[in-house]
Amino acid sequence: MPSSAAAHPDGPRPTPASDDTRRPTDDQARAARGASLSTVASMRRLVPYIRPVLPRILAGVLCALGASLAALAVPRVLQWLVNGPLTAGLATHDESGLWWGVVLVLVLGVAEAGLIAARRALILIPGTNIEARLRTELFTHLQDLPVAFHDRWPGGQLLSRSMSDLGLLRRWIAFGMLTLVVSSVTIVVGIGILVATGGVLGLIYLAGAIPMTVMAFTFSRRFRAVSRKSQDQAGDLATAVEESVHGIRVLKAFGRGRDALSSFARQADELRGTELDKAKIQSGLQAWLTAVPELTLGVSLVVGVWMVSEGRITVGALVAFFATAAVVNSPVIDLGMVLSMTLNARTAVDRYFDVMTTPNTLPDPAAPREVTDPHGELAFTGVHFRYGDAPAEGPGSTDVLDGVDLVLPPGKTVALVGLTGSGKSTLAMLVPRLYEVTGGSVSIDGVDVRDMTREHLRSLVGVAFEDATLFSASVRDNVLLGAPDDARTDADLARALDVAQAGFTYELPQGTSTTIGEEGMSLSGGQRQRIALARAIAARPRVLVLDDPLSALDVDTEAAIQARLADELEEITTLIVAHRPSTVALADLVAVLQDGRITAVGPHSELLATNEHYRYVISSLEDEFTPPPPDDVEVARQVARGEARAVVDEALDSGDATPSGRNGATAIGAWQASEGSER
Ligand SMILES: Nc1ncnc2c1ncn2[C@@H]1O[C@H](COP(=O)(O)OP(=O)(O)OP(=O)(O)O)[C@@H](O)[C@H]1O
Repeated sequence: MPSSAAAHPDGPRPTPASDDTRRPTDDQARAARGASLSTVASMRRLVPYIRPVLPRILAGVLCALGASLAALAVPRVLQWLVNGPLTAGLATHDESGLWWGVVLVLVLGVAEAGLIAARRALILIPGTNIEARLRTELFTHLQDLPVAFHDRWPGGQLLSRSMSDLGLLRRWIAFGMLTLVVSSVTIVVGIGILVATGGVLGLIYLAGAIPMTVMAFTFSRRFRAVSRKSQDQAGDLATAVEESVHGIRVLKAFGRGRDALSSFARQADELRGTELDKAKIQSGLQAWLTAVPELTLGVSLVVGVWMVSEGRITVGALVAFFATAAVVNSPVIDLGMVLSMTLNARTAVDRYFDVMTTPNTLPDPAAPREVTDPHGELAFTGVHFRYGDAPAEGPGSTDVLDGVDLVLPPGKTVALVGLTGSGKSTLAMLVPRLYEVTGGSVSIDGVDVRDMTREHLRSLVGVAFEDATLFSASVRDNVLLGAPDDARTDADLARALDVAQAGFTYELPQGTSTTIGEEGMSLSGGQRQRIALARAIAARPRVLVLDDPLSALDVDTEAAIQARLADELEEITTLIVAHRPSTVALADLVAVLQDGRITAVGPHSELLATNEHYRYVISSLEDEFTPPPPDDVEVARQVARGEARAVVDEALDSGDATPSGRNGATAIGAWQASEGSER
């Protein structure tokens, strides 16, 4: 049994709420999140982001309002011109008064243009700042969320939320929000002026607002649903593109490119259909917003002409009325576009906060503990684990890990062996807390990994997986990604590359400064694995978790790495998931994982002699492996280590940083010879 497992200070721990990390794929789940909010409540969540740039936005709004007021003042000047200087000028043949009116209209026009330009300049920066901040926070949150979240959420959905949704929001902040405010104020003030100065004519115009308001409400309801649908479909489409790009080799190799295309075309067609629905709903509202004001103006014209002929209003008042109505008409017509923009932005906000409000189910503890003098004892105590989406009953309903007890003494290397699907990788991922145990505990030197901050845990644990992920950065940055601050020198880099037999990186066009990863040089699977292994070593961990990190290597390179690793691992406690029998040669002990538990622990030779299941597992893998002599694994390891080390040193002395081919074969030969001699 493990020596010590820290008791949680708060008593029993809650089971991780894996469900919280799921993507809301149905309407019910969406309703439970942002979609259940009103548009105002939904958009209010942007207030903390808008507040820091509020002065600039307000200045922009004031400029825009000033421009609208200048536009609304022009008809008043026209009224004064028609009723005053023009009428008087016609009677007295003195046109001097007219020029004052012309100058005033000109000044108002220039002021309007200047204010519009100032509005643009003021609003542009806040929009881009908010977008950048939202994007950075989303990225940080995504980094924070547990792996279980990323298992559930398709990459394209996250991509579309962080790119197109936030782009939509920026455009709304820079244009839509401002236009909404300014249009609303212009319409209210304009209609106020129309009613105040035009009397009955103003009331006729105002009556048009009733059908338009009803239409706007109906529109909002329908448009919101279809807007959400189209943005979700765009995310699904992005996922399809991402998957096909990642899997392009498989698709081409199996000649399934056309199938992928037809499924992509179907999704694209669905999105096109939704976009068309959106356009139809919007054009329906637009038709009303254009027709109703024109209709009311037509009625006002008939009534207005009659009123002038009856002497109830002046010609100047009629001209001013229609000039003001023309100024009000334009924001009324724009309202359809601004409303749809606002509803699209609201959907973007909902989708953004769907992710941002997903809680981190693996938070740092309130009172973290540290391993002050790490020795590297790794202990699993009664560990249970079940994936979040496991069914309640039937196949897959039982725990993947069903009470694992295992202690790795400091500095020892333990190979984890079991049939495929027995849970080896799952157990390995519990150590760096990529997943959370659902029962029991994992501890390092007696401190439960859940009681440490993630930063402290990462400083103790290094990992390398079979699937070697590299980032678009230099070899150096990739290798030193997790290295502590005091271990980032050229010598540290060289040591890690040497152990991982990644000397080939010096031969790349810019040496270790060469950019690799998605945007950089393509590397072979084995080369990628060696860099990932170097990264794990450069992190200088006390506990190393290796999940078949050598699977893509040829036998001689693997043997050379194993020899160097064996030296390196003497100080590090290592859990190595053995998917290949050759990996067992690295280990001091082997632990057998069977039916979710560790059923046997011991040296390879002992287990081979005493454990039937172990023999079965090894024989199922044996096609590719001849195990070392059962009676003395350690002797074989030491000989291999010594011989292969000599080959590596010789190769390095002769300038060949990557001993492979003949040299590597010699190392293998030495190992095999040792094997033979021991038999
Ligand atoms: N992200 C996941 N979500 C749900 N189930 C998973 C997930 N990853 C693995 N499983 C399931 O958990 C079980 C154990 O998987 P795991 O990868 O740990 O096995 P393994 O022993 O490492 O297998 P192999 O030797 O084939 O790599 C399998 O039944 C697998 O289907």
